Amino acid sequence: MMELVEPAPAKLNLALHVRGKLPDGRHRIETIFAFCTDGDRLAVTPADDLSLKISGPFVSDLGSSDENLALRAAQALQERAGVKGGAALALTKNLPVASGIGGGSADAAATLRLLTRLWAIDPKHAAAIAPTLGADVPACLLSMTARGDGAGDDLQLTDAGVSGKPVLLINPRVEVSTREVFARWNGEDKGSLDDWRDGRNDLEPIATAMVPLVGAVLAWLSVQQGAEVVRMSGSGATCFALFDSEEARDAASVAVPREWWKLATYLR
Ligand SMILES: C[C@](O)(CO)[C@H](O)COP(=O)(O)OP(=O)(O)OC[C@H]1O[C@@H](n2ccc(N)nc2=O)[C@H](O)[C@@H]1O
Ligand SMILES: Nc1ncnc2c1ncn2[C@@H]1O[C@H](COP(=O)(O)OP(=O)(O)OP(=O)(O)O)[C@@H](O)[C@H]1O
Repeated sequence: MMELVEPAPAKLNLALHVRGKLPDGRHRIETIFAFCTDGDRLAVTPADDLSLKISGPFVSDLGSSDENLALRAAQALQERAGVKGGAALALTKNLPVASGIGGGSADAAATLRLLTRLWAIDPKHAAAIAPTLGADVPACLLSMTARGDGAGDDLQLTDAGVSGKPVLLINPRVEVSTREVFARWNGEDKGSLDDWRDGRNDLEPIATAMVPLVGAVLAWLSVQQGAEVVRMSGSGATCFALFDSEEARDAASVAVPREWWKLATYLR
């Protein structure tokens, strides 16, 4: 049985500045996307129909497979490229759901890459569908460090200088709605994103007000030895710290309170 596999790397926003509103009601942002060496996993075998089977630690936090972004990506690609056959998809859900690290977007993007290979179709179809599935999906399709403008889907590859960097992700196990966080933005434009290290995540104070545990995670990460940059990713609630060494990252990782989800990984 032929099986193809694609990683669905966890996404981080190294910085995220909200600059204003777009005509379609979404927000104009400036962000630096980076990706981790760990994440979810998609596998596929040829089949007559499209189907999705989900396993892994966060399977119970997802609704029915029919509404899964991975399956919706597959359906859209099949339709657009006029593919006759189907595919049996298998998702291993390792990343917490609605957590600011692009889980659903990464899964949709990995599905597009996987089916482009399986069906041997032009990659232009995947690129055209990606922005219709979510603002983060084009970045996840690349899964390479990039600057995002517009709704976050106007991309330019960049070198943030942190490839291979040890990173620790912590989520306090509270789901956060991206739509709700953006809706609470107060309209204050605090300025352009130049150097991401001096930047910020403008959604961080909003998510912290909604979920005070985000503040607790940020405070916890900030006092860890060797932590260089500590910030929230996306609309939260996952926060991350970049470390000056693998040893420092690992020492922090073993000390993470047991009730929080953690991932000790590297930037791609
Ligand atoms: C916060 C980020 O993750 C940062 O990368 C993204 O901007 C959000 O990307 P995403 O999860 O793919 O979000 P989508 O599924 O496209 O949008 C969810 C909701 O977030 C809001 N949204 C999203 C992107 C954007 N630039 N402005 C917005 O206001 C909209 O209310 C939208 O209905
Ligand atoms: N494959 C999937 N993985 C996770 N969530 C999914 C998936 N398919 C659909 N969803 C739905 O999408 C919503 C957002 O989940 P997701 O994990 O993509 O958010 P996120 O990590 O905050 O993403 P982002 O960082 O792009 O804002 C959830 O409420 C979930 O029910």
